[in-house]
Amino acid sequence: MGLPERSKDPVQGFNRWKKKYTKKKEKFKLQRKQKKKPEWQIERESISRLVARYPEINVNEIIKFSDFPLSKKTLKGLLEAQYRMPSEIQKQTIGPALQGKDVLGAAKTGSGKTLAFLIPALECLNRQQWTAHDGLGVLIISPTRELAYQTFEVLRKVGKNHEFSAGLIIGGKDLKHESGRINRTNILVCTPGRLLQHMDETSYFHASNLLMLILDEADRILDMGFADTMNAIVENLPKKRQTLLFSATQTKSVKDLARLSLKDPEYVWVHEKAKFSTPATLEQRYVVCDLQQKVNMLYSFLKSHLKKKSIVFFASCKEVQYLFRVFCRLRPGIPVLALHGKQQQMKRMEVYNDFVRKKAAVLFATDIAARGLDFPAVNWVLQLDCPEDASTYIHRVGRTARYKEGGEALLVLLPSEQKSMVQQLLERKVPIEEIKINPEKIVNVQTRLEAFLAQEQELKERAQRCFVSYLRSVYLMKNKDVFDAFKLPLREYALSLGLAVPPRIRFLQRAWKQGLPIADGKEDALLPGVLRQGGDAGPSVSDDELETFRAHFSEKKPVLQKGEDGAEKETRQLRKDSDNELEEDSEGNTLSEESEGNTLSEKNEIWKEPALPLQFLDEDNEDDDNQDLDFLTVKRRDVFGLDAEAGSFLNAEKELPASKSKKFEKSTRAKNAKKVLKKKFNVNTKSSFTDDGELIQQWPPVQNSAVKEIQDDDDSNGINLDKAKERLHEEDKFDKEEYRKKIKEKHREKRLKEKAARRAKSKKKEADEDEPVVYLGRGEHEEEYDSSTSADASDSFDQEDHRLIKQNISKLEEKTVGRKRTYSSEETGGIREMTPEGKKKKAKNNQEESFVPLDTGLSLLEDEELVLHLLSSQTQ
Ligand SMILES: Nc1ncnc2c1ncn2[C@@H]1O[C@H](COP(=O)(O)OP(=O)(O)OP(=O)(O)O)[C@@H](O)[C@H]1O
Repeated sequence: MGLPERSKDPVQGFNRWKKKYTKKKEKFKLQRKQKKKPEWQIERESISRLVARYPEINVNEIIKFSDFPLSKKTLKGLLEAQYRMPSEIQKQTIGPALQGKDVLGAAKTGSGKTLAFLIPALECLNRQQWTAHDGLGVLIISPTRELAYQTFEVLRKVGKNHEFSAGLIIGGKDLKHESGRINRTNILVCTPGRLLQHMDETSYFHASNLLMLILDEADRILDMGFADTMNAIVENLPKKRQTLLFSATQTKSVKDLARLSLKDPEYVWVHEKAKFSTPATLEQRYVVCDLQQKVNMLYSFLKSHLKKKSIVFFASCKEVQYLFRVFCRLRPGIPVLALHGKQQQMKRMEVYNDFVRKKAAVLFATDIAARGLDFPAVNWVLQLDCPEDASTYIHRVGRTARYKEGGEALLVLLPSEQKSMVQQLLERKVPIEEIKINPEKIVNVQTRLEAFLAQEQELKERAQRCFVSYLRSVYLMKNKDVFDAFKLPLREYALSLGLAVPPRIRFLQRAWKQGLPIADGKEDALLPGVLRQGGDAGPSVSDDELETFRAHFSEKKPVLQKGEDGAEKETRQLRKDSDNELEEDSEGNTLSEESEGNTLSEKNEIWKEPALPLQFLDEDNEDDDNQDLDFLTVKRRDVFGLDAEAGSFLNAEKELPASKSKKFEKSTRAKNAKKVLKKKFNVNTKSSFTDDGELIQQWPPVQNSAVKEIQDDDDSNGINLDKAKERLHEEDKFDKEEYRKKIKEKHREKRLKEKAARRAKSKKKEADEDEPVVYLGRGEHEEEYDSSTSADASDSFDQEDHRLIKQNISKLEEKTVGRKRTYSSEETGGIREMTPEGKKKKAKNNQEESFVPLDTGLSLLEDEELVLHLLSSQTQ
């Protein structure tokens, strides 16, 4: 029995199998080829599958991010950034946002609102298979530059697997520089004013394809006076779009905006029914502290929290500026940083990053740091100045106890602020309890401050600005139940800042002079020194006027304007001028104003309105340093003990016609002066010692004078008017010269600073070049890629290359000539056959030296022969 005939021959069997196998393989190949679809098609199908799952999203079933129908790229990004489980606000808003609904979301601070809008934004573009050619698809507006920057960083992190381009437009940079890149971005994170500026000035910037508008901290955007800017922006956007609004606090104004730009929105208020409106992990307390004790308290607090990371909130930039400097000099033993709206953009970023990195430090800040900033591991939030309202309080304390972490907050209240503020907080479901300061633990730093100020005139000026700025901020606060500038112990406060004499506060003084009733005849106690300069008897006013003032200062109703809108605008404007906290570009483009043509002129009209009793405010609204100096003039009328007489002449002046009163005033002054001279008073002097024991006279201020000698021997009785005039003239000349020198010096410093900034800028240029736009899906280097810069780079490379080539040519020429010479002299002894390596080397050299003009076009041997020939003919 043998095997069948066919299987006997193995070769034949193999060939048959091979034929069959190849046929089958080809068939499979063909089938697979037919089945294979373009990538975009596959992607579209997977998107369709995701979209099909949208209606089924059930919040209760969501545990991980992957339970949402999200693209693989987004999920990968989230996972890589260590985000696995969505927070409550994310669970509740991502679903409706994916379904294309408008969303108005609110949740406590630190609950993860940023991802709640970034994830739908990425998915929205992914769903549309958005490309660079499609232009701007998502617009994210933040109230502050820092917050915009932070959002941009989170976007880069979670969106890094997508191919979209993202841009950060926050001002502080050349508009043109941004303009060049703005139209290449798919997702734009920006501040409102700068965006509007681009909409107005960058001709090729348009948002006609926009799919989604996101407003982060929407209520703050409106509070900051951007309502009109926002309206203008919204007008430039397509009507058919999706809008998402997020904030930790919901206010009426947000709802107004929602009505304006949201269609049938989904209201998601995660913690609406929560017992408290602040994080459960946050411990909140307040202390009642006199104004003059605040600085001491702050110092003592820092001394006992050296290993902690704290943020201290102040009401104004100038307080931050002054106290930052002073605390640096006090050396509390912990790094002190400062963040406020008057800093240069670069500086702000530097401070922000610095504080993020530090484990233990204290950040002195204004409310620009109150919203949204996510500094890691902040232990303490100390509010040294009372917040404007409960919302501001909630946002400030929200800088600690973020995302399930713990934190502590301490609010410092003045006795006059306590009742109303605490009540407000309790109404807003803020659990806060009082603690007492242990007076023994308070370290008094006043004398040290005095010494610093005596040493440094600039610091003293800063202290004065700080003083005025704080008072102005209190004065401008709307809620007069909490904030009453007339109840502040000014003299004591000035002393606590290191100032021997309180600067003159014109706006308070005038308000008082105009007849402001001060509670229950307590003016002496409430307005020590500064405001009492005019004497006890203020000008009389009618009952009606008194009522108006009472309404303004003790009620909520402002008297500056005709309608409520105007009032808000005006207060806002003054506050803005006071603090310059609006988040706009450093070129000074406060666009909310610029865009408000009509409103602005309306505002000016309001200020010019003669019938309005507080029109003087327009004089105080300039926040320019020099302007501040102007009303910081220290007047010490009381020095000669003439209070009573001054008071009487003020009264008399009131009753006399203008011309007579002038005359009367003149003669009285001369009389008074003569009296004083006769009495030969010796003015008291005040001196203090510096740290080094150096004696410094603080009062009267030592002044430079042009006519010192004359002054010394000019102590005759009476006043020689001609002489006095002459002296005044001399002094005037001298002062002018001094002033000129000062200005010159200031300009020089400015120039130097600008130069340094330019140098720093050019160093950072490379990094800066590409900052506004990054490509989310590219690696670090690719992200930096920019065609325009690469063109520049190639240009510069070409030039550099060209220069190097030229250099090489001349070097080679020298070398070649040298070598030829050596070579020739070597060869005078006879022709030597070259080794193969030698030939190779020579050939290589010839290649390298192809620019050398000495190439004869002959072969190497022919060359050598030629050289020998020439040499021998030369020697003959
Ligand atoms: N799902 C998550 N898992 C883990 N951490 C998260 C998650 N979502 C957010 N976080 C973290 O929680 C912190 C707070 O998030 P985020 O800044 O978005 O809060 P927020 O609600 O916007 O706060 P605020 O109201 O102060 O602006 C951040 O450090 C963020 O990285």
